[in-house]
Parts: sequence; C-alpha cells; structure tokens
Amino acid sequence: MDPSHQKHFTIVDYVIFAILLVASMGIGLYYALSGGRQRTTQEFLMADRNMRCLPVSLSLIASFQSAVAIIGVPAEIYTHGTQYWFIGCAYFLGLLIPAHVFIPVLYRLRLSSAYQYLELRFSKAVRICGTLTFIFQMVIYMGVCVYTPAFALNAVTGFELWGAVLAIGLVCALYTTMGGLKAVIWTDVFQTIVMFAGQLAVIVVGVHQTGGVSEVWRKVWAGNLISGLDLNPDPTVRHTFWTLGVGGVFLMLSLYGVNQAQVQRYLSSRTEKEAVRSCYMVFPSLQLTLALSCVMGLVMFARYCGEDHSEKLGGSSGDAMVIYFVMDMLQGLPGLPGLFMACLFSAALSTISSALNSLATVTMEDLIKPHFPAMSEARATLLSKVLALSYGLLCLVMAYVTHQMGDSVLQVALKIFGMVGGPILGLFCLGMFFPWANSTGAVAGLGVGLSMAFWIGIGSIATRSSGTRPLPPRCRAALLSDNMTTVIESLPSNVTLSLPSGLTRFYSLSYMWYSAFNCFTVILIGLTISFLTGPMKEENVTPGTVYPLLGTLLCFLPERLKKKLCCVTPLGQTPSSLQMPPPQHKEINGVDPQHESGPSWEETDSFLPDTRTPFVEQETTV
Ligand SMILES: CC(C)(CO)[C@@H](O)C(=O)NCCC(=O)O
Ligand code: NA
Repeated sequence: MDPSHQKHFTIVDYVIFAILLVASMGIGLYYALSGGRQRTTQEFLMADRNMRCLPVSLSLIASFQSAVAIIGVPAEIYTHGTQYWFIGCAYFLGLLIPAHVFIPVLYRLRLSSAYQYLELRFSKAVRICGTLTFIFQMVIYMGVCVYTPAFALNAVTGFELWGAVLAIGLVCALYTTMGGLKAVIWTDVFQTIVMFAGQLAVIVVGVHQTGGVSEVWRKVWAGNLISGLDLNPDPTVRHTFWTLGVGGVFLMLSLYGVNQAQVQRYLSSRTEKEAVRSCYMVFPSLQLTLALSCVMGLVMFARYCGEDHSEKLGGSSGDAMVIYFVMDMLQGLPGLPGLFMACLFSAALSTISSALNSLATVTMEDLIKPHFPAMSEARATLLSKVLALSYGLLCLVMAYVTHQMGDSVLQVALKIFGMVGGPILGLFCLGMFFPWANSTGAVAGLGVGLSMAFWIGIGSIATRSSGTRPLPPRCRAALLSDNMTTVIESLPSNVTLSLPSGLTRFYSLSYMWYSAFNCFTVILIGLTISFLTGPMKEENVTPGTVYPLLGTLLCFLPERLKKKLCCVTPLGQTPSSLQMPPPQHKEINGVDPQHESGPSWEETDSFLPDTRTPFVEQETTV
C-alpha cells in the first residue's frame, strides 16, 4: 500500500490494543497461580476435566475462527457475492453429528488425546500416524493464523510485519505456557467477546456512513451481490449449495468431530452432558459470527463499490482491501481502529493458543509418554510447557511459509483443513463405523488419502484452478473500466468459464469438497485393504470404540427386525458367549479405558448415563 495513505493509531487505539494483550497475559498468570498451580498434566492439558459448557462453547468457536475468517469472509463476499453464506447450512449436521456420535464415543473412553482412540481401535502405529498428521496440519494452519493479523497491521499502519508476528507468537506462547488449558479456555471467552465487538463496530459505523440499512440493501441488491441458492451439481464449481452445504459438513466434522483442539475441550468438560450441550451452544454463536462477517462484506461493498481506490490500494490483494476499507471507515473515530485491530488479534491469539495447547498435548500423550511410562508428573508437566513454548516458536517459522503462498488466506486455511483434516476424519470414521477395518487398512488408507489430497491440492495450486468461480458481481465489471485493473487482477481469481478437461478438471475440484473426498478415499482404501488382509474379528475390537451406526439409524424398527438387519443387539439380550470380550488394552497412560462398567450405548437419551441400554457389535458380515 502507498505509504502516504497509511493510517495512524491514536493513543486510545494503542490503549485498547494494550488492554487486550495485558488481559490475556493476566488470565494466563491467574491460572498459573490459582487452583493446582499447573503442577499436573491433568490440570495443564485437561483443565482438571471440570469445565462447564458456557466457556467451553465459546472456546470451541474461538479455536477455528481466526483473523483469517474475519478478513477472508468479507473479502469473499465483496468479490463473489453472498453464496459463501450458505456454509451456515452445514453447521446443522456439522455440529449434531459430533454431539451425538463423536462426543459419546470419545468421552466415554476417558481419553486425553483424540489419537489415543486410534490405538484402542487399531494399533500404536495408526495412533502415531494420526498424531503426526495432526501436528503437520496444525503447524501449517498456525502459520496462516499468525501471519494474517500481522499482515493487516503492516498494511494499514506500516507496523513491522515480522515484529507483529513475533509479538503474537510470544504473547500467545507465554500465556498458554503459564496457565494451561484453563487459561486458554478463559482467554478464548474474553477474546471471542472482543471479536464480536470489533465486527459489530465496523458494521454499525459502515451502515451509518452508507446512509442506513435500506441504502446498504439497495446498493448490494443493485450490485447483484445477493446470491440465490446455486444448485449446480458440478463439483468443480467453487461455491454451490452442494459444495458448501454438503462438503461443508465434512469440513465441520473434521474440525468439530475429531480435531484434537476441539476434542480436548469436550474431554475437559465435567460431564458428557455438559460436553454435548457446549456443542449445541456453538450453533447459534457460529451462525452469528458467520452473519457478522458476511454483513461486513456487504457493508463494505455498499460503501465503496464504484469508488476508485486504485492509487491507495496499489496492487494489494482482496484481503488487504478489506483492511484498508475498514480502517478508512473507522478513521476519525478514536478507539475504533484499535478495537478492530484488537478484534483481529483476539481471533488470532485464541486460535494459536488452542493450537499450541493441543499440540503440546498430543506430543506429550501420544509421542512421549508411551515411551517413558515412569516419567514423574512434575517432569511431564514441565516438558508439556516446554513443548507449548517450542511450538510457539515453530509457528513463527510457518508464518514465513504463508507469506510465500499468495492465495487468499481463507482459501489457504480451508484447503489445509480439507487436505490434512479430511484424511484424519476418514481414519476416525473407518474405525468408528466399520468394525471390520483393521490396522493395516487404516495405515494404507491414511497414506493413500494424504497422497491423493496433496496430488489434488498441489495440482490445483500449480494450475491455479481449485474450483471455477462464478461471474463476479456486476460492480466488478464496472470497476474494470477504471484504472483499477491491477487490483482486480491481483484478487484471488481465475474467472474460468470454459470447462477444463482431463487432469485439469480433476485439479479443479472445488476445495470445499476436499474434506469429503479425502475422507472417503481413506474409508474406501481402508476397507479394501482390510478385507484383503483379513477383516478384524469382533472379539478383537476394543469395546466402546465402534459406534453402532446402522443400529442408530434404524432405531425405529422393531427389535427383532433390527437384530436381523444391522447386526447390533442390546447387550442384555445377547447370549453370554456374545458379550463384550475382556479388555485388551488394560491401561493406556494410566487411564483404564474400560472405566467401571465399560462404555455403552443408551438408546433413548444419551444424557442419562443411568438408563443405558448397552449394545454390542455382532460380526455377521455378509
Ligand atoms: C471453520 C469455519 C468454516 C467454521 O465456521 C469458519 O470458522 C472458517 O471459515 N474459518 C476459517 C479459518 C480461520 O478462521 O482460521
Ligand atoms: Na480464534
């Protein structure tokens, strides 16, 4: 951006900004000095398994809502219309399924890390593969998260980019290291509120400056920005109802169902009911966040479309444009630019702290503890803190990688979720829904799934074609007549209207399908290899690791018919020879996965542990 158009913060802005950082550090310090003073891994990594649903739910939203979404979604709406908003449809199933499928299975196994499940269900090897994949995913994602707000600050105020990256990384690593998961969750609560406040402020000011809600509506309508439901079944069209509403469900499942950052929050809840409730509470708040960021894009359009900003913007990206417009709207309103920056940094800090804590957890629980079973609690906790801090430093390195990518940040983040998160989701689905899947199948499935993911992902980057884009809104055509072509060209677009062919067509699969596609690859390959190498026998499957999917789907059928169709029999009614096999993995990291009565399934109400009607899987493969 042209330096002469840079904005300058007032004292009030700096104060607001400082309050955010100091408060976050304060919360970290508070939890370092209160409670058990972070002297056990139970407290540092699991928050003593004593959290209530309200903080957990706000923290669940904060984990994957970073500055990327706050800047990226308005940029998407501004340039391509409101189609992206339909991702909200995916939140229904994307949260219901985790609440009623993944949480019950994972919570009842009393895990510390989600990947412990993979060892219980398959083997140690699968667990390590899963853990390494997760670490890879979160480390790249953290890079995007830390880079985005630093880039924003730099674009607007000329603040040293790498100074900001360093500041975010260090503040985050410090309070995460001091206060553990409790601090991470409670800073998330505070930061989520700041995030909402910042977005709301921008919208209110923007609407006011445009001349009211009706004026905003008139302009976005005239600008052809409001998109109807696009039911085009073509999987290469970037955003349609199918890619967003169906592909999005798999994206949500990979984040809210099996991602360690989220699973850890469910596990830190004091009861299973509380965990399920927190998942339900995510729904309205996530819709609100989505609505706020979409409306922000609309307001920006109404306020700026048709004006010539080329000289100020130079050749900046769509993301930079959002920041510029916001700062332009807020100038002369002391405190508000600071609030917006605080909003961006809140979003980033909350995501990075979740990532750091979850990375420390999996590294400790999955990679280190199994090799040093005799390690003292004090030493394990110290090591966890060192790990959290080291990952913080690593994320700085990753910011540099993002710097080199040059795609829109939203697209980069969602691609990472799909390319790496999709195969992990596949691995969990393979284990939970298919009792026949074996360890060899799981490893092969994950390997092939990841290879396919990177083939498509890298192919699409090389050919710049991850999903064809719709025609840009009318306004952009109008803008093309100005000398704004540089901006338009540098917007993340390839307005491909001709259908690509062959391999190019494969590469142009919409990135919103990545999660689903990669998940199915893992399941398909996993099942094929399992059947080829000898499917898992029922008595070898650890009880409680398989979800009776068919039994639940067909719950309306009479018991006798169900028994015939879906191979699931209530435990009480099975002959003793068919009852749960004795536990195989007696102790994993000091936690008995069998618990007292063994994990079980209740048919009527998953909230009432006393009225359980346990089911057991019977292997009656045909
Ligand atoms: C993950 C979703 C789709 C969930 O709403 C959304 O928060 C999002 O688009 N996140 C982008 C990644 C980020 O904000 O870091
Ligand atoms: Na966040």
